[in-house]
Amino acid sequence: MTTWRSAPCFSSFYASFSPSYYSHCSSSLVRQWWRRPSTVEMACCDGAMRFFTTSSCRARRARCVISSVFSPTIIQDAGATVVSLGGAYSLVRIFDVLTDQNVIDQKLSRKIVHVLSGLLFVFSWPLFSSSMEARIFASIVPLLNSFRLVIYGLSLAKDEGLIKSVTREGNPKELLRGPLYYVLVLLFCVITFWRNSPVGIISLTMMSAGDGFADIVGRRYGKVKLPYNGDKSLAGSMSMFFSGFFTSLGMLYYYSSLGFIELDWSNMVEKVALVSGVATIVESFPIGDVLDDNISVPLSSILMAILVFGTPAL
Ligand SMILES: Nc1ccn([C@@H]2O[C@H](COP(=O)(O)OP(=O)(O)OP(=O)(O)O)[C@@H](O)[C@H]2O)c(=O)n1
Ligand SMILES: C/C(=C\CO)CCC[C@H](C)CCC[C@H](C)CCCC(C)C
Repeated sequence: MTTWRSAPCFSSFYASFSPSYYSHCSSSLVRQWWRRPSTVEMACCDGAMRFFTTSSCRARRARCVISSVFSPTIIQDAGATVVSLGGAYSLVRIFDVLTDQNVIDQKLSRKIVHVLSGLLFVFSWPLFSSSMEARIFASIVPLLNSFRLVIYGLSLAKDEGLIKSVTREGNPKELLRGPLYYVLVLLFCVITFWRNSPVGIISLTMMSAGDGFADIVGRRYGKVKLPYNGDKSLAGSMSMFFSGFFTSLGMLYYYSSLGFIELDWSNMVEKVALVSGVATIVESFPIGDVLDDNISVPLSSILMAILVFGTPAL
């Protein structure tokens, strides 16, 4: 039987608790405690309070609950979530103003938002803590944005700025296709792969930078069309390959330099080139009516990346 040290909390009652109490307490409210709580603090934090009525235990329990809810990691993750949500909102607003003032046209605005949203989201992941809950906090960003797209896509509310900066023709229903698929892919990858594996990082980079630059370059310089797809061009596909390839290498270097992933750089170029090549070929096929690029590009990237990098630990 474990006996607790005498302490103010024990002034009125003295109780000894079985080890299960100790383990229950350590696995309960105090789990998030940023320092090893003392025996008495754990006793007061846990259900043991029902044995004690002294005010000092109530105060200790209150401090315990507060410190476990507002532990440094939760404060860091909540802050990173707010920063990312603010970044997402600001990004759309900035391109709403640029489109409004005819600085850039609507199609270019949509593609630049397409490129920057995914890249900046992946780039922001190191802001989150190393706790198990960090990816849950990070997933709140695409989750809330998907709700936003559904609400405005169904015209349950109006946001002219959002519609102008992320739709081709200004039809709110467009939000429910490409943009919504895009944000749901961000949600899937942040939960499934997070920053522990190159799979999610490369796939989101191919979807945002690769597919985005294919459109930006292809629309302008795509004179030589692909033999099997008259809507797409060699310039667009080459732009997708090289922008996806170099941006993926850069993002992987960023994450490995921060120590989040360990990579064998001796064959990294070949592996990333393979993923980028497969995604580029899939994007070039005339399957847009059946499967949106914002699904086919990340899906083919994920499958190829798992093949060359292995299955990530969840
Ligand atoms: N490999 C590619 C991809 C795109 N394009 C050019 O970019 C335009 C739009 O490309 P697409 O991928 O179809 O973008 P959308 O599906 O229209 O836009 P989004 O992905 O944002 O839904 C194409 O008509 C074409 O002019 C190209 O030349 N070569
Ligand atoms: C136009 C788009 C796709 C069509 O191919 C992209 C739509 C983007 C959403 C409107 C906003 C998504 C924001 C991200 C979930 C989070 C970005 C955070 C970052 C820090 C800016």
